[in-house]
Order: sequence, then structure tokens, then C-alpha cells
Amino acid sequence: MTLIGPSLMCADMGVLKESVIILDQAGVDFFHLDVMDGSFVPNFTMGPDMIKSIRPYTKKPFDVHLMVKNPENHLSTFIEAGADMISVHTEATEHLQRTLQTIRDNGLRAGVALNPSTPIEELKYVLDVVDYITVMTVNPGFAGQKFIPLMYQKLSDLKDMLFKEGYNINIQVDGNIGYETIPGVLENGANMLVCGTSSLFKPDITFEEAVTNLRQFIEHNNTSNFEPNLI
Ligand SMILES: O=C(CO)[C@@H](O)[C@H](O)COP(=O)(O)O
Repeated sequence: MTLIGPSLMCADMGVLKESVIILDQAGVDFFHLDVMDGSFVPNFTMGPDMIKSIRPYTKKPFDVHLMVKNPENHLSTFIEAGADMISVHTEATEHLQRTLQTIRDNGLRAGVALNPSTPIEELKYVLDVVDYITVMTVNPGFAGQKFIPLMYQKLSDLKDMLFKEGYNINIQVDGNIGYETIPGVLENGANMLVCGTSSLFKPDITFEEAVTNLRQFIEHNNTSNFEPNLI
């Protein structure tokens, strides 16, 4: 099964609560919450209070993506805000292994995110404390960007590395995940799709229609037999 996670940075913040309720009812699998500090990435998005404000309206997992410098200094803030899963960037923390272990020690799923140019070899010695790996398929910071084609090869190399090392870890993709890119990311091992303006947040269709269309498209294109354990 492939998981669908709306990227809430793409939602209309004026009706965020209503959007979460409708997306939950439409059957999404998790919610992807991008947190940006204006320093690790050149943008700002939601903070802990906004996450806390929508927590009561869904039981689906909150996947908090910390695109911030030194995320290890902020884990308790986002755990308290209601995160179920936290991903941190390997490029943003001094002590990746300790940070991932801390997330797990607090009972959450631990994720590690890689910027497009970061080699997968950075993950080799933390695979035993990782529940999901986020391959950024655009440069982090903004919605509406174009998929970086070399990321298909990166996904394929990651899939091979996990198989060789004997790990069954979820692979998440984030950035321009839509109808043109989904077949390729599925074929190369992704099983968690972060869906933003490229597939879910479109002015001309409802969330229910968008989720239904996505499910059918994924079903039709899921030729890969790479089925990592799910969250
Ligand atoms: O998080 C990022 C980039 O940092 C975005 O990729 C959104 O998560 C998804 O938006 P689209 O790329 O689908 O517009």
C-alpha cells in the first residue's frame, strides 16, 4: 500500500481546520506539516501553536518535517504540539544519531530527510534508528517547484542500499509529487507520498475528488514490489 499525506503548507490557512476535517474524511493516511525557520530554508511556515490548534480534528498521524537548524533543540516543542512522527534534515543537525534516538525514545516515529544533493551514504550508520526516509525531490522551502529528475536515480539507489543492508524502511518523497512523477517514484521504491499543489491542493477539484483520483492513479501505477513496513 502507498500512503498519501497532504502537505498542509499548501492549504488555505484561513480554513485550515476545515481542510483537515475534510481531508481526514476523504481518507488521507497522514498529514505532512512543514516547519521552516527562514534560516535552514529561505521561508517560514507553521509553528507549534498552529499544529496544536488542528490536533483535535483528526486522529491521523502528524508527520512534522523540521526544516530548521539544530532541530534537536526543538523536539520537545513539537512533541508537545502533537507530532506522531518527526523528520529532521541530516544537513541541519550536529548529532543525527542522537536526535533520531531521542525522537524514538519519546515514542514517535523517527524520520531523516535528505536535500537533493545529499548522498544516501549519509544514512548508512543510522538505519537502525530510522522509521522513514524523506527524499526531497525539490529544493526545500517552497511549494510549486519542479521535480529534480536525478531524484529517480537517488530513490533507486536508496532502495538498493536498504535491500543490501537488510532494512525495511519507508521511503517518503516530498516535492512536485503529481501525476507526472508518481509512476517514477513508485517504481523506484517510494511508499509515502507528500501531496501538495501538484496533486491535492488544486482550485478546480474538491479534496474528495483529488484523493479519490490519486488513489485510483496510484493503484494503476503501483508496479513496484518494494513494500516497506508502513507507519
Ligand atoms: O515541502 C515542500 C518543499 O519544501 C513542498 O514540496 C510541499 O511539501 C509540496 O508542495 P508541491 O511541491 O506539491 O507544490
